Amino acid sequence: MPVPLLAAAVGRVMDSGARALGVLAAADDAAQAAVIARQEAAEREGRWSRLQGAERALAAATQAHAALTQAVTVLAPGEAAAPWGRPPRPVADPFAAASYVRAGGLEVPDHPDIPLLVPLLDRANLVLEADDADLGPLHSVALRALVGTGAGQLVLHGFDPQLRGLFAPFAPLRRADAGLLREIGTTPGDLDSMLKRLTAEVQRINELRRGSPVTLSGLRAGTGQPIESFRLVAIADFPAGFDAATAAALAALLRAGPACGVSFLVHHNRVIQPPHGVDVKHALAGVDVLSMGVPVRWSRLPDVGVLLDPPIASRLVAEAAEAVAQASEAMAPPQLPLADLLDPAGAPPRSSAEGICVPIGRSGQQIVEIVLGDERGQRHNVLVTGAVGQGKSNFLKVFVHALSARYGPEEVRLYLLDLKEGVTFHALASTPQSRDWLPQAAVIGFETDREFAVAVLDGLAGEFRRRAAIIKPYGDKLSVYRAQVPDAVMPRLVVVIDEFQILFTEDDEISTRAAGLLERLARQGRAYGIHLLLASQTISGITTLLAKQDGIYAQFPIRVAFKNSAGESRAVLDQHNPDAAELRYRGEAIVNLESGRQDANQRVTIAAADSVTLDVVRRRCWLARPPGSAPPEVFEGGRPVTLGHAIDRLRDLRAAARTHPLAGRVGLIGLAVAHPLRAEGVVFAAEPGRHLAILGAGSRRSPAGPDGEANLALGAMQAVAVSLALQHPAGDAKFTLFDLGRAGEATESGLDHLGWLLERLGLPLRLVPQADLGSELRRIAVEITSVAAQHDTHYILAPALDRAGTLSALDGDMVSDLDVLRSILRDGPARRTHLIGWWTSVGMYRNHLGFDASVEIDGVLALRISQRDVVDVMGHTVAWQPRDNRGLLYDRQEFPAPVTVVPMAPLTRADANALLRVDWEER
Ligand SMILES: Nc1ncnc2c1ncn2[C@@H]1O[C@H](COP(=O)(O)OP(=O)(O)OP(=O)(O)O)[C@@H](O)[C@H]1O
Repeated sequence: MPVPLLAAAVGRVMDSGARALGVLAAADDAAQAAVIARQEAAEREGRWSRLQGAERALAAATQAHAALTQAVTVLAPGEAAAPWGRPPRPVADPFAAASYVRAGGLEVPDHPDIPLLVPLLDRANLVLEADDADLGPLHSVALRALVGTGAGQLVLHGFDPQLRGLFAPFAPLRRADAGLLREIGTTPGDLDSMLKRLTAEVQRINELRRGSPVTLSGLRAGTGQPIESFRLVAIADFPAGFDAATAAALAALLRAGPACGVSFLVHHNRVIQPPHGVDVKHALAGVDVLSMGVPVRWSRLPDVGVLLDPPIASRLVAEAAEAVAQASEAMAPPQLPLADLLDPAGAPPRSSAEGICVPIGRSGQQIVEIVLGDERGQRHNVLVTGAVGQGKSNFLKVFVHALSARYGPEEVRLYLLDLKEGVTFHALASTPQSRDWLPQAAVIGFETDREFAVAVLDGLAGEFRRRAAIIKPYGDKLSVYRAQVPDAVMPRLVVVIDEFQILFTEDDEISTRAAGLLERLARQGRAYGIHLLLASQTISGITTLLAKQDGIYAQFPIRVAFKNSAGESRAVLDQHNPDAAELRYRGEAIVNLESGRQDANQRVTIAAADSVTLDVVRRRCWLARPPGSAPPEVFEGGRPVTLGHAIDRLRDLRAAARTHPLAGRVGLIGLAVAHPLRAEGVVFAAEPGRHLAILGAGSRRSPAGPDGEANLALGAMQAVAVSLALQHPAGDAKFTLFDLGRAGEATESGLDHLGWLLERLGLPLRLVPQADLGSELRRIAVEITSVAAQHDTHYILAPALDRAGTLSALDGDMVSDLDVLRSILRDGPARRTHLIGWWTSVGMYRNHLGFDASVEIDGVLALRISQRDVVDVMGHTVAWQPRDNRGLLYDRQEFPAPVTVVPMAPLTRADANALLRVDWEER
């Protein structure tokens, strides 16, 4: 080619380069500037002429070409710029976006290696115009966009009305964890909903851009976080499946989408007749077109032919997609430190009179806060969901700590209940490692029983009534009352229930009560400063609440949805809002203040609750606690309970026994699953029926740790004995143990420690071997009937009494052991003789007591026995399913209804020693 022609060709390339080749502006400018500078220099020196300057022009062109090649490397690094050869390596940099994508090469004579880079993500759309259905070029461009963008940052969408298998080779991207390939719609309905969702997406990102010209890439760079996703929307066989409305929606998205990260790749099949009302030209106006033909032409550079890259084999596409999916799954999610959201240390504490406002994360540049109790917003309660491991627990920690950092315990009190095994709230209570506790916390429940949660809600309903009575004379709400009585202390109460759906897993009374209480508190609590935050992995299965969906969920306008299935997303947000399924990484959530309406979705990076920041917040709160603050009431459902948990109660009982030596003594059995928590037991008084029967197998999976099996029946029996012994400070009691146990059982279950402890309390335990059982029963019976003066209270411990058999053999006087036992049960209490017996078999218990009910034992602790037996022996309709570490306690005379208890665990030597060290006289 003659030099002037070459110069002209390269010049043309250069002229259009800035626009057409998408050359990085700086590099392009530099190249152009070089040419101009040379021209100017030449002209200044008076030596320039068209002919004489030919060599210089060539040199400039060569230099410009070098700049171009370099620019290409910068613009579309790695695979995007090179013809496809080896399997690609996905880009690790999450900020990288394929703003330019290689489509092929330019047919510039003598310069065969000038690539055609088409602008795409963040910049433009592309129409691939063809007379056939070949999707190869579309796949090539899409794949290059995918590998040229940070792994996991580009999501593909598609519309495939002729079912050509659009994106079939990209299937690995569909995997749930990667989630980079969304549903490929095929019907006009699919198209309509896809375009609507994308429109909402563009509107939302436009709001983040706040009218500035900055594109999504710019936003990401500005926040330092790879916020939002880029989207590439492929449409096959356009205009098939479109109508006037969808064509108009597409046209709008083509204009507004790219700057918001939404670019389209439209395969325009010229063979397809436009449907009625669809104006193809109008719909695609202004979009770059790569027109298939001989040669291929690109609309931005119409005079230069384009040589498309050969199609990429499907196998290579799938390999590349797999690599991107894997890299995306391995990507660390972005981190937003909680400390970035907190008020600076020393900031003045806030008042909750007008509401509370809690920073939780960031959306774009904006800090996102949850506001509760605000009069204008009228948003009072929060619903949170997310699949396992997506960041729900982290969110709860952020919420609790950010709230506590702002509001003191006189402004906010927290009721924190975790219905599953979890450690979310652990650090908020005092532990042996760290004695501090969160003063804002009133109640903390880990692995909480449903009963306990309902008892707490019941307590809150009581608090609601109390507040209503106080506030009513001043008006109808907390803010009014606090404005008129500025010195009043009336904190807002925030109830957080994690895995609240467990409340509704059974169709029983607890479930009904829970639903009623939650509904009442959600509806009416607001006026008196009571707010609910309910969190769950799944709410789609909660029938009790769903039946009243319009009622209760409407009271939870604030929805926080972590990544979940589309079904769960619809359940928690709105039936038309599956967007939580599209979240990209754990810790990213949709925060929606409009009861889940899709156009109100806000994507938020929730702060990371790192333990250092949490510790600092908690420590600060603890140090600033008002004098006399009480630690939270802590219920740990999975932990064993010992008498060490009931020291104050035992002190009170001991003092009462001194004051009223003839009154009954309380044998403590376990911790009642109630609010407030209390040690519960049975009174042993000089009245008929004052015995205790423990029924059912006592072994369980031991939460006590390395000891293996622990026997709750024996644990409860020991607790009763020790607590009774402590209530005989004058030593006016004696203890007898019928030793019917198997070899080694006494040692394993702490009975040895019991003897040791009672001895030190001055009340030695007398052991009666099985062989002497009959004679001992007769001796006791005689003692009871003797008219001798007042004798010591006698507690008979009879573990595994059913091992003694039916006791029905008759002696020479035609009296059986059983007859004697029944006489002791009947007449013993009046003479201060009480039995604490354990029967593993309910059948033998009935046998011993007699079916004619001539003898009754008032106190019953049910362990592993059936519901039928429970109803039978308690005479009370109650739902009971044996559970680890739980028993059902009933005292026919004293309790209105049976109570679930955590029975005391068997004594250890450490427990016994600790009890001996207590100063029992201290009050
Ligand atoms: N916003 C976040 N920023 C950074 N890391 C996070 C964020 N949210 C969660 N993570 C991390 O992800 C992991 C799982 O989070 P988390 O325990 O909160 O999930 P979850 O949904 O509560 O899970 P589960 O239901 O199993 O309790 C944790 O290691 C946590 O540190």
